[in-house]
Amino acid sequence: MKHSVGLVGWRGMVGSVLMQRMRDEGDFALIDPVFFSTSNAGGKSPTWAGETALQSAYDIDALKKLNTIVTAQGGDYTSEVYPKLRAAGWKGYWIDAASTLRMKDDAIIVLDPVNRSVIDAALTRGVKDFIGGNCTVSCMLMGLAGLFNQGLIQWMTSMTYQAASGGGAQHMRELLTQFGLINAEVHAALSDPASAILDIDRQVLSIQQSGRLPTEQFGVPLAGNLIPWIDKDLGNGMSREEWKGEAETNKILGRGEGFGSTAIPIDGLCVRVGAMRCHSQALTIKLTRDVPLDEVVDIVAKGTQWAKVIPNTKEDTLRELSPVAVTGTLDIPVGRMRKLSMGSDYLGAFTVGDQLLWGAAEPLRRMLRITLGQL
Ligand SMILES: NC(=O)C1=CN([C@@H]2O[C@H](COP(=O)(O)OP(=O)(O)OC[C@H]3O[C@@H](n4cnc5c(N)ncnc54)[C@H](OP(=O)(O)O)[C@@H]3O)[C@@H](O)[C@H]2O)C=CC1
Ligand SMILES: N[C@@H](CC(=O)OP(=O)(O)O)C(=O)O
Repeated sequence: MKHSVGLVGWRGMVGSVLMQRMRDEGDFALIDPVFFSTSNAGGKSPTWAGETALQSAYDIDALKKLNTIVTAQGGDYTSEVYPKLRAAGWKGYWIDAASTLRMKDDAIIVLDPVNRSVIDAALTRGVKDFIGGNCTVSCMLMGLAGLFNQGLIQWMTSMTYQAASGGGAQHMRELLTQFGLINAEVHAALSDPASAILDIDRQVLSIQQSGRLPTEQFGVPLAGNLIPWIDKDLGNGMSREEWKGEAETNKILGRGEGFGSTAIPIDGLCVRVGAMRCHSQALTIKLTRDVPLDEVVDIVAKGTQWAKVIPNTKEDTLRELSPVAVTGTLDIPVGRMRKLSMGSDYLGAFTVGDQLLWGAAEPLRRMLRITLGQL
């Protein structure tokens, strides 16, 4: 008999990418899907899913019947429903995109091309909660798995350039609206080749500072700007997004407190930029030993099937190492690799990843397959 799998959050941005990937990979042939909604119980699931009746995502009795629940509904939903379900004695697999349960002792952060052994050991122990990692962390690990696996990273800084999509669909809309309004403001002057660029620049700054751009999502204009703070203020100078870099990476790798090996220090600044859905990061890596660059490149290339080394030339970088080049693909390009002037055991690198694919949907899809014995 096929496993019954409850799908919650399937029409959201992450959920839609997840549904598309599951359809592309034929995952629906392996399961009996049940579609849930927080807002439209009794409505219809999408045409491609047979237009079955949507069940209430808050109906604990309905959820309890399932072998597995996959949710991309968000942290508030997880906080409300997960404790009630477990309290009601439900023993199924909970596979979740939200950060809520990530650091719980008996939850595993899933990124199977990197931590399959951690996942398998957890399944053997009877662990039932499998949570997708932070998008920046997952994309970075998919690119650098080779170096981590070979014990070559002593410490690392990650300076990020994170896309609007990380905040959600409304953030992407707001960014595009801001771009449009700015363009409209200077359209006439731009069309005139004789106009002075400093006048145009003044007009752009004027609308950016006018309060006329929508900023409900980001708080300030992101178009033509950047925001060097993502997620909550932890009160110690660090943002929560920055904290996740070290905490989640080490948990994914099964390192640090309670794992019998020391945590790798990872820190840096997380910055929101006006890209749409790919997160990029500039990395400074202190190697544990001086490995020749060609060996480093080889190790990175073999780290995961999706890591793609981009030769460190201007031409290759422009063509292949950008959000525009990577969006919609599962590739994780790693480029700009060179030894830094601080010493031959310091490596610089730059990586880009689609934060809705490896950053959100794909690890969940693959974890579902693992629970089905199909990966
Ligand atoms: N955005 C990201 O980059 C990442 C997000 N995540 C996690 O995934 C969660 C979901 O994020 P995301 O997909 O961006 O959230 P969305 O806001 O796109 O979707 C969440 C839910 O909102 C409801 N909804 C209300 N109006 C609409 C609409 N017009 N179109 C689609 N859905 C609508 C849907 O629930 P219903 O059908 O029940 O009404 C949907 O499942 C996040 O809270 C986070 O925990 C994780 C990693 C990255
Ligand atoms: N915080 C990420 C997106 C995200 O949802 O992260 P997390 O899954 O760790 O809450 C960003 O804004 O780019």
